[in-house]
Amino acid sequence: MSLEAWYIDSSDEDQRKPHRLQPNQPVSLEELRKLGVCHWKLNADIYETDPELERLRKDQGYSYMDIITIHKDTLPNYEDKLKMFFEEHLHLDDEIRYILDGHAYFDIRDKEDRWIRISVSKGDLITLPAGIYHRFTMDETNFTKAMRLFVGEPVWKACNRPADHFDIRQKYVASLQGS
Ligand SMILES: CSCCC(=O)/C(O)=C/O
Ligand SMILES: [Fe+2]
Repeated sequence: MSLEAWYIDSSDEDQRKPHRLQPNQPVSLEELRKLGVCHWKLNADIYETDPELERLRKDQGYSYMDIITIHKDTLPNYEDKLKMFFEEHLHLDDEIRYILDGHAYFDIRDKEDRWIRISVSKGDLITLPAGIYHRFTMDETNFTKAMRLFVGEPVWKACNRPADHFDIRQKYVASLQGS
C-alpha cells in the first residue's frame, strides 16, 4: 500500500490535526521520491523475525537500530521532545524510521519550500534524505512506536533552520536540480 501525503495549510491550530487544504491537494509517491523520500511497506507484526526487514537492513547497511515509543507515559520529557521534533530541522544523515505501531506525521519541504504532510502508520518504513528540511508530529491518536535505523553509529544531532550553510544542505539542494 502507498503512503498518503498532502500539502498543508499554514494555520497555527493544533499541529496534530491533518491541516489539509480545501480541496485536498495530494502528493504522490513519485513526487515524494523526487524529493528523495523512500518508502517500504513491511509486516510490522513480525518485525523481530522478518526476513524482508533483515534483507533491507543488509542491503542498505542499516546496522544500528533501537525502538522508541512515543507516548506521554513512556517517553521521558515527552512534551519537550515533541516540541523539539516539531522544530523545522535537517540532519547530516538520512532519517530512517520504521513504524511498528500507531500513527504519526512527517512534514517535509518541497522544492518551492511548501510543507507536505506524510501520514505514516504501522508497517511504513520511510527514509528522509540527509539535508531535507522536515519536522515530526504525533497525530490525534497520540501514540507511535517506531524503530530508528542508522548506517553505523547513530548521530542524533538536529540542525534547526536556518542550516543552509551545511554542505549536506547544499548537496541535497543540488540533487533536486533536474528532478
Ligand atoms: C519517529 S522518531 C521521532 C522523530 C525523530 O526522531 C525526528 O528526527 C524527527 O524529525
Ligand atoms: Fe528529524
